Amino acid sequence: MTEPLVTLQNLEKRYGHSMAIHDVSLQLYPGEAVALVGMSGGGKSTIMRLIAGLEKPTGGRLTYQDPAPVMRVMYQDDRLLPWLTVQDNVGFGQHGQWVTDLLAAVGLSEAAEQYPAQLSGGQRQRLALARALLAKPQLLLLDEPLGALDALTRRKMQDLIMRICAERHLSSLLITHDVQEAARMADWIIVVKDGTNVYQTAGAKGQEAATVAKVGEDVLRVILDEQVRA
Ligand SMILES: Nc1ncnc2c1ncn2[C@@H]1O[C@H](COP(=O)(O)OP(=O)(O)OP(=O)(O)O)[C@@H](O)[C@H]1O
Repeated sequence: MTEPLVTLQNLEKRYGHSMAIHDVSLQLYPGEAVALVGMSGGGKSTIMRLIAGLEKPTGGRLTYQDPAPVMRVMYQDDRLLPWLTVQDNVGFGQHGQWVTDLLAAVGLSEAAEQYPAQLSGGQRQRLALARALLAKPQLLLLDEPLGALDALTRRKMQDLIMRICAERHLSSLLITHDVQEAARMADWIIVVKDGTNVYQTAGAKGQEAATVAKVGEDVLRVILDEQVRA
């Protein structure tokens, strides 16, 4: 049986007297795409920061596959270095075949010598994705990375991320406020509410638009506490 990359058991994080998350249990398996959705302040980013090792839990258990998976985070603000060219933002001065391949994979070969300020929002996010891929991660942590993009560019980025994850057998954990995006991209959707995971359902990754739409609608109803259609 395949071992999970990451396992959370009754995970808890407090900030002083304030409980950010509690009783969060979930497993991330190799190659799987999981989406965390829910109202603002529910605890999604806290869960991701704990998994990324950026903060320590105050309770419960957080365990990783041995050896620990390489993880990289991608944020909405792309955190590019404006004084470096596109290829240097990816390779930090190394111009090996791997950097060339990464730029080609995200469709930025032509822009290798340009600077971030010369790129469109979609190109900047593609560059941020290439940079996240440099370390050959097994798990991509996607903290609402597409939130600032227009609908068409966003759709293309969704497809690019899905294609790259499939080709490289990468797992992903996506935080999104867009339930349709979650339905479209995820194998599993987890609803986080008041600091804990309250609901899990299959996503509709790779399925037809009508199925994606229904899954997204149903998840929205769960978030809004409305009854889910049979
Ligand atoms: N560094 C911190 N110090 C104190 N409280 C925090 C800290 N980080 C998060 N919290 C609290 O923990 C709770 C969960 O926040 P979190 O950012 O994880 O939610 P979220 O679901 O990611 O929200 P959003 O969708 O708005 O990003 C909130 O009540 C928040 O105020």
